[in-house]
Amino acid sequence: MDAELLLAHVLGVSRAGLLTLGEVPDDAVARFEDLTGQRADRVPLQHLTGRAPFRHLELAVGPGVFVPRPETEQLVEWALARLAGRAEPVVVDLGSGSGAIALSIAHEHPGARVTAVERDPGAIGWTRHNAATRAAAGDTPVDVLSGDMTHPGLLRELDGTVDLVVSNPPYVPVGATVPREVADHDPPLALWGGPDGLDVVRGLLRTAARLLRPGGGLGIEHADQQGSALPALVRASGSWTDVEDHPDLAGRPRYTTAHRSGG
Ligand SMILES: C[S@@+](CC[C@H](N)C(=O)[O-])C[C@H]1O[C@@H](n2cnc3c(N)ncnc32)[C@H](O)[C@@H]1O
Repeated sequence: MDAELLLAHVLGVSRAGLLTLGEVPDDAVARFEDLTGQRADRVPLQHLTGRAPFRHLELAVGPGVFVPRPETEQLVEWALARLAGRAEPVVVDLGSGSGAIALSIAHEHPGARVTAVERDPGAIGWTRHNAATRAAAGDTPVDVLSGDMTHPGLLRELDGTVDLVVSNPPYVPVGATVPREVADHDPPLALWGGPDGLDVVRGLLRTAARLLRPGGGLGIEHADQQGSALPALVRASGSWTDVEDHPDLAGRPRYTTAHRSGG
């Protein structure tokens, strides 16, 4: 499949277009061989094509930014259901990377006032680039903010007013084994979350509790081994009701949701 997608990329056709392909020029063959060689050396497909599909969008990606994963599409589905019926909901995406979550929400819920927060200076250029591309295409513009999701001063002006906080934070426990595509090509700040993988999440929970209005929603992606630990952490932090965990399409525990108490 990856070889087919790389050939389609080289020739500028869709994958289905390969079925009716005529003769392939020599320079395209050489380019294709180069790309399949790199893919065999575990460079991610999306870095070779420069594009990552996510829900209805195609995002620019490359070295320095986390490649968005299909698992995260479910978290966005949940977020959009939460926003249904609200004309201009205030949404914050903590740890935006390519902007996959923030830009999908702006695309699929026009009028949403979305802020994308990213700390990594190497990644935020990609966030800004994709946000500019989507705004130029007519989506509701997303504010991109350089900041640390665990910092107590982040977005103070939104305290108690946010309808929804979503995040796919770094959650891999330090020392875990990950595929070479991930270890060598996803940025370290996107992956590692301390000894139990939940270090950044602890700070995220304090920030989300401060930003959300009473009754506001929280959705956090997690590793499949954290389906009990993350809900337990949310419950223990004391600011939340309706704490639930949800599976991804493969049936593995994938994200935790809750509502800010006090509503
Ligand atoms: C797993 S990636 C998710 C990216 C994107 N939201 C997605 O779902 O594809 C986590 C992102 O959070 C960013 N990040 C890590 N720690 C952060 C922090 N303390 N504050 C803000 N962003 C952070 C990383 O740089 C990375 O872009």
